[in-house]
Amino acid sequence: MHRIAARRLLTQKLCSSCRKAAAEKIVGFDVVPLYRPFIRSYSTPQKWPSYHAPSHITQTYETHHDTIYALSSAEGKAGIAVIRVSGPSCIQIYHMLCPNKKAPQPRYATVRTLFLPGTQGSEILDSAAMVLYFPGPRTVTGEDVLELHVHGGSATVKAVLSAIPKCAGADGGRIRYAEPGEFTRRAFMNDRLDLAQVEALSETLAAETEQQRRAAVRGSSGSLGRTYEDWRCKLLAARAEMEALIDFQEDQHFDESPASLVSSISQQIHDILRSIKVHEMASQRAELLRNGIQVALLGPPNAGKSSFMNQVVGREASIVSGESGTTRDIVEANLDIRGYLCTFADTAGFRTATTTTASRAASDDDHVTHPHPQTRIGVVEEEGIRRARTRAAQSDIIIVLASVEEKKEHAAIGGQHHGRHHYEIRYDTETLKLAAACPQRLVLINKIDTVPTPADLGPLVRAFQDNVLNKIPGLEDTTPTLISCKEARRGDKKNQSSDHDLGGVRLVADRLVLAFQNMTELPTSLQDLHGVTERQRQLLMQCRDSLEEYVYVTENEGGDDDDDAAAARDDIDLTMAAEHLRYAASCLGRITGRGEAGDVEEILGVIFEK
Ligand SMILES: Nc1nc2c(ncn2[C@@H]2O[C@H](COP(=O)(O)OP(=O)(O)OP(=O)(O)O)[C@@H](O)[C@H]2O)c(=O)[nH]1
Repeated sequence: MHRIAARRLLTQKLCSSCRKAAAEKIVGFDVVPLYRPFIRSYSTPQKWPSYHAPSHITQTYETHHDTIYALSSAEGKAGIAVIRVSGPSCIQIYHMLCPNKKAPQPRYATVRTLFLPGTQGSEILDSAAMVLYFPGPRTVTGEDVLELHVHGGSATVKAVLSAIPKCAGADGGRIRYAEPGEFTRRAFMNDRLDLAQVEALSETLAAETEQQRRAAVRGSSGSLGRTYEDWRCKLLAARAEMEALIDFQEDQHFDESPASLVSSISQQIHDILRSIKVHEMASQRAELLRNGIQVALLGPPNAGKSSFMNQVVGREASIVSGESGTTRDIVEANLDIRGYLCTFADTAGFRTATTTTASRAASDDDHVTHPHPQTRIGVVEEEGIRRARTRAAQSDIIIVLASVEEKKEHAAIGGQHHGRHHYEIRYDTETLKLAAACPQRLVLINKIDTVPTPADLGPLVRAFQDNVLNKIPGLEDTTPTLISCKEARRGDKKNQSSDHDLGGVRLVADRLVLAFQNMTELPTSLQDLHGVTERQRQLLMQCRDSLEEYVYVTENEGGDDDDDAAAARDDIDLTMAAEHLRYAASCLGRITGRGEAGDVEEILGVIFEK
């Protein structure tokens, strides 16, 4: 029995220490020495180069003995260009490019003249190039690496690049230009990076904003991969115990019952489940940083939505990329607001505007609803508003604009006509209700410059709060931010000092950034979780589903009262429970690239195509 159990364990894709730990737990310490040679043979580098990596990875990767090279710095004219070479022919290449020079000292920078191979040092490719040699395996790819820092003119770079493949010589190795991502792929194959780190690297290269960079850096530490691998090993060890119990339940030497085994495993499973939920939550926050925060601008026509967006773009943000919406009615701009990537969507004005004035009482009848006077709503516009509603529902933050409007009233006093100015706040109730349904929102009142004195403005704003906002569930505590895009524009023209917030746009940006922080921040102890990607989150969800199934099978199928439950626990469907553990572990394996046969190549395809 022990031999079969141990053999089963030893063929699991566990690292040797976990296999050994599991073996000790099941079959007893005395049996392990019997299998020690077997463990060793699986963990020797020749047979299993990285003992974590399933052997099929190394088998399918047939070309890994080629030496590869590529321009690692950006294309185009530059002071210096870096050419990286990785593989067994690095030293050969060095000697061909730098004839009659002694071997490079590992990890020391040396200045060398590079010559065209085969010209016996008569034709110079580049003078005063810097050469660095890193012997494997403690290098970026896990192989020997040679770096040539040459002058960055395109002719020099081209000449050196075309000289490298001519260096193939006595060692017989093939030298070829690297495929996209091949250096990183080799780093993965040689266990220098796990897949979570590869993804973090891809995020680092793609980062356009400060917050994206910070999230990517947090994901590159390798701690995520180590955590998932730790969970996976625990699940596999638990599964191995279950399978041993399935096979040898009848054996008189096997004194563990299903109930005692399940209860010893349960605590671990619940701990992993709790942690997975935290990782899922963190990944949603990380996604906001990575993909950008969706901000929708809503309000009645002419409230100043476009003017506000232009002000934000011009004063507080740099445009990452701008694009016209596919519809006539949504205009999008990707902005970097103080390090946060966000997509602003300017939407069609909602055509049913309502006004409130300071003098009106707090009764619904006192609000006047005006269909916008310009036109009747056409089909295209209706579609625009429908799309604005959809967009609002998908947004992370809604900014609703209302505006102060001036009205002239004519009155006949003593036989003479007098024009009287009066002010009202124009808003759209539907847009406010949409904002109330969104977890993060800002309400702005624009065009405050229209009102001659702050004394006139105060009662208007109070009336708007009391009569409108306080009556919409969810907006009761909302304090509107007062802005004037016109004043802000004037400030820009006058080139006002940057700390002068003319028009109040900076205050809005402050509030937005505060909202961004609330939506994305994680406690210091969890900041590495900003590196959890969407792909990883999907796999974590699948892992969680399986573990919940496991919990259901092992804990809930026992009936309602305690006696039933205790009886049923000894009647647990261990085969099913073990299968749930196997699937959960395979999901974790797919995150780090330690998946089962067949999985890993598919994952590599998805990740390296980026
Ligand atoms: N007095 C004043 N006028 C403003 C202010 N902001 C915008 N306006 C004017 O209001 C009018 C409408 O501004 P837009 O920015 O086009 O308003 P909108 O909400 O995008 O309008 P639609 O695209 O029709 O929905 C323009 O004439 C602006 O110049 C402001 O702060 N003060």
